[in-house]
Amino acid sequence: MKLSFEHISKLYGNTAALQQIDLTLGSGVYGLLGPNGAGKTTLMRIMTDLLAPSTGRVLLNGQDIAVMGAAFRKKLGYLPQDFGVYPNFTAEQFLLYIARLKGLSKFEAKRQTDDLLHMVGLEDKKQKKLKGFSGGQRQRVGIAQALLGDPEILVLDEPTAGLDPEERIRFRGIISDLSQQKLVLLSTHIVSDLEAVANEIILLRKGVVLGMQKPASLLEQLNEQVWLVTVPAADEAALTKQYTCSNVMHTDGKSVIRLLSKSAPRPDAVPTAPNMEDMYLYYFGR
Ligand SMILES: Nc1ncnc2c1ncn2[C@@H]1O[C@H](COP(=O)(O)OP(=O)(O)OP(=O)(O)O)[C@@H](O)[C@H]1O
Repeated sequence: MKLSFEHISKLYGNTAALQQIDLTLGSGVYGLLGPNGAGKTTLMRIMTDLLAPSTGRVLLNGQDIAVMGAAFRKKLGYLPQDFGVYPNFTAEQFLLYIARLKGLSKFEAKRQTDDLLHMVGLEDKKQKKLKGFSGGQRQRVGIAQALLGDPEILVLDEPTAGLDPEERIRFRGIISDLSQQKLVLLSTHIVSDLEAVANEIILLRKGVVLGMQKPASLLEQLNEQVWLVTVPAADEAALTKQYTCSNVMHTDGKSVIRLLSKSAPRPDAVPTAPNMEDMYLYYFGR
């Protein structure tokens, strides 16, 4: 499978939400990472054929998705950011309903609904009305509905928003279990969610793709650029003003500051292994 974005731009009035995006994706899990307003939702809506780009086109195996229309949408599962549910439906009723809208037979709709409720851990809540669900449970229903019909392409807009740590771990398990034959694109600004699941990370800032790389190589680039500096608490402000800091810990009147710098910020600075939050600040921090 090959999905290509060719010279995609999107203008909202004078705002350029996306600028000349050229990307080719195959099977695997892609994380779309960028701060608020970077253009993640816009890119995903264009990829799902819900929004027309101002210029450019999206091709699936060489075919324009706008021309493929329904044939493309059949291959697609989508969890929108503002996933609304029918409050008076039970989880099971809702999934059966979406399955039928997706064209599944009654038998197949029931089979997949049962499987997916099990997969997202909501089997015992299937008779419960959605209005009584927590944010995390609702999000799991959203992930299940995106998976109905076993789509080849899965687009998840902030799927981990509102999930607690345990639910995040469960979500990672679900994504990792999905066949590697699928193309999964998920957006987030929670970097730790990507390290474990994404094969590639697409960095998006102000509508421009800064690059697409494996998590490990993004981290590698920061080797010898992340430092721990221990200073009296009174000196903390000067350092945090001068450098991009990813963490400050306070112990015994001292501050242990984790900061980014191309060279040792002080002779006593200790280099430390970069993590994904450092990487995020490196690309998107001040
Ligand atoms: N319908 C719209 N009309 C006008 N401007 C819009 C519209 N939708 C998005 N924008 C603007 O386009 C830019 C990209 O927005 P988009 O929602 O794609 O970003 P995002 O990365 O998904 O942000 P977030 O993480 O906050 O969801 C922003 O500047 C936003 O204000």
